[in-house]
Amino acid sequence: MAFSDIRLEQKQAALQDLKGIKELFASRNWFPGTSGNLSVRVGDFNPEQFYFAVTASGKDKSVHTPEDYLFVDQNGVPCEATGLKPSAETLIHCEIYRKTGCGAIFHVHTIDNNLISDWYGEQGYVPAQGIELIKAFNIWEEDAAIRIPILPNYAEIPRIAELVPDAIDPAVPGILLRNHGIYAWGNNAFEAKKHLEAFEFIFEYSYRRLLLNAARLHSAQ
Ligand SMILES: CSCCC(=O)C(=O)COP(=O)(O)O
Ligand SMILES: [Zn+2]
Repeated sequence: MAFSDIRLEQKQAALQDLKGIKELFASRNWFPGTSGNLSVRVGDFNPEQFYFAVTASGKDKSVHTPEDYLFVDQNGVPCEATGLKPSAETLIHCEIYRKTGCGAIFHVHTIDNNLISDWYGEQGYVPAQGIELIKAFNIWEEDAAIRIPILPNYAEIPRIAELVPDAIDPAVPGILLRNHGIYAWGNNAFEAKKHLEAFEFIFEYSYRRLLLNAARLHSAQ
C-alpha cells in the first residue's frame, strides 16, 4: 500500500488523536523541556511497509501549531515534502511498530519512570507483582508478576533501536530507557494511553514502596 492510497479521513483521525493526547499529557507535565514524542499508525500493517504520524522534533508540546506532526514510513523517512524533522527517536517507534504491529506509541519522561529505571537499571527490568493495574495489560491472573524491560540510554538512537526487537516482551506493552523515559504502545491511541497510565502508576507505586521499605528498615534499627 502506498501512502497516497491511505484515505485522508484516516490521516486526519490520526492527527486528531495525537492532538488530544498531546494536550492531555502536556496538562500532566509529561513533556518537560520539549521531551517526549507520540505517534499513531495509519493504513494497513505490513512489517516491510507501513506509515505513521509522529511529532516533529524539538517542539514545545504544550502548544498546538500547524507544524506539530508529519507522516513517515517504516524507516522514519517523511512521506511528503516537508521542512519538519521527525522526532529524533523515530527509529525506536519504527522498531516497535515493526515488531508488534501496534497502532500507537507514546513516549514520556517523568520523574518516576526515570528514578525507577535507574534503580533497576543494572538488572535490566523493573519487577512488578500483585499490583491491580497490571490488569490494564490484559493480564488477569491473581498476583501476576511482570518484568518491564530497561534498555541502556545510548547517545546514538540507532544503537538503542537495534536492541528494541529482542527486548520486547509480547505480554508487556512498554520499554524503559534508563534514566530517560518510557515507550508504551497499544492497538490504538486509547489502548496506548491506558497502558502508559498503568506503567506510570506502577512506577510511582514501586518508588514509594521502596521508600517505605527503607523507612521500615531504618525504624527497626
Ligand atoms: C529534550 S529531551 C531529549 C530528547 C528526547 O529524549 C525526547 O524525547 C524528545 O525528542 P524529540 O526529537 O522527539 O523532540
Ligand atoms: Zn525521550
